[in-house]
Amino acid sequence: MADSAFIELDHVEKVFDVRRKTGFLRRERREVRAVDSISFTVARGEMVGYIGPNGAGKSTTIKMLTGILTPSGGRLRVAGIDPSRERTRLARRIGVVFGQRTTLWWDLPLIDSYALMHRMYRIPDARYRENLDRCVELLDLAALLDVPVRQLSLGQRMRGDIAAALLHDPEVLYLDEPTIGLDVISKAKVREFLKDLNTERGTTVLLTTHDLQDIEQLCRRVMVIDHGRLMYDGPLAGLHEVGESERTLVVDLERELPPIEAAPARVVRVEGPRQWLAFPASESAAPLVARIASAYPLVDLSVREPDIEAVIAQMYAQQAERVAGRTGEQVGEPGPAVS
Ligand SMILES: Nc1ncnc2c1ncn2[C@@H]1O[C@H](COP(=O)(O)OP(=O)(O)OP(=O)(O)O)[C@@H](O)[C@H]1O
Repeated sequence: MADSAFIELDHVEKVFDVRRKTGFLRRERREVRAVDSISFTVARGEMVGYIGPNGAGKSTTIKMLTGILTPSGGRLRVAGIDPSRERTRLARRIGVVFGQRTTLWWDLPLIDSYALMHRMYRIPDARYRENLDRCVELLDLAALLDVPVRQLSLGQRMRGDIAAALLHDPEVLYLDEPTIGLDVISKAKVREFLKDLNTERGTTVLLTTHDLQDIEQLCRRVMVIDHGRLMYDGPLAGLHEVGESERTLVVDLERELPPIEAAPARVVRVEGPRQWLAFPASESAAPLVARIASAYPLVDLSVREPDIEAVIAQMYAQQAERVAGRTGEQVGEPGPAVS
């Protein structure tokens, strides 16, 4: 297999059969299409964000990638391996961190959990020592090694979990909400560590998160999933275009003036001599700036990029509108950058 497709999904589906009690003896059977014909590839060494609202299908995808769940359809390969068929063989090559759950032994000191993993994964002694030392240093774990996991704070436990996922030198790391509930300092520490891991070791990382700062700071590429379908796959910057978001021009005038006229930009706020103008993010700011500069007495001017959170919220809203307005056609036509 070519390295360009270290992780490979080809029209992968996962349908759950859900039975619900609707009366004394009646049960209703319903299909939940958690992942709906998703295709993408991730190259070795890439760090990709996988985002979407609650129930979008992110965890289900990760569970299929680890072999915990078997796809209902399509083809899935990680490092050339079919995860659900060869889960144990794949386990030696992947690391998983589920932010909301721990893989550590609750009652044991952290170091004992690591010692157990050393044996479970049959990690060569020198390799284990080297990886442990590195994680202890970079994740600041030295003072925590003898503390039972149950006594660790969430941030400490998360750092402990990340170390546990890396002791066997995985080639790919799946992170499901790795910074959930962490304070600002712990988040920064975890992000810094992941960045180093990716650049120094070339570890492929697939990151699921609700914290868009994780994505902004770590991933150049992002995939957006909703209702089990891939809505966007491309650079983070490109999301602005798909989300049809707006940029803001903040104009400081020499004095208070009536609202600036510069279509397609429109004034959305005025405070004394300062005016805020919204314009489509897909338009170049230069001609607009030139027009305003030639017609108005300017002191200063700046362009504000749209907030990524607002862009994604808008994408979901558009998707919801499409779902509400659909007349039998497929839900959620993908955006222009979908592979
Ligand atoms: N074992 C299961 N049985 C039935 N339905 C399931 C099962 N696991 C997930 N689902 C459903 O599949 C859909 C996708 O769930 P999934 O957990 O993958 O979403 P998610 O994007 O990870 O959400 P969140 O951000 O809330 O963790 C949801 O509608 C969920 O209720």
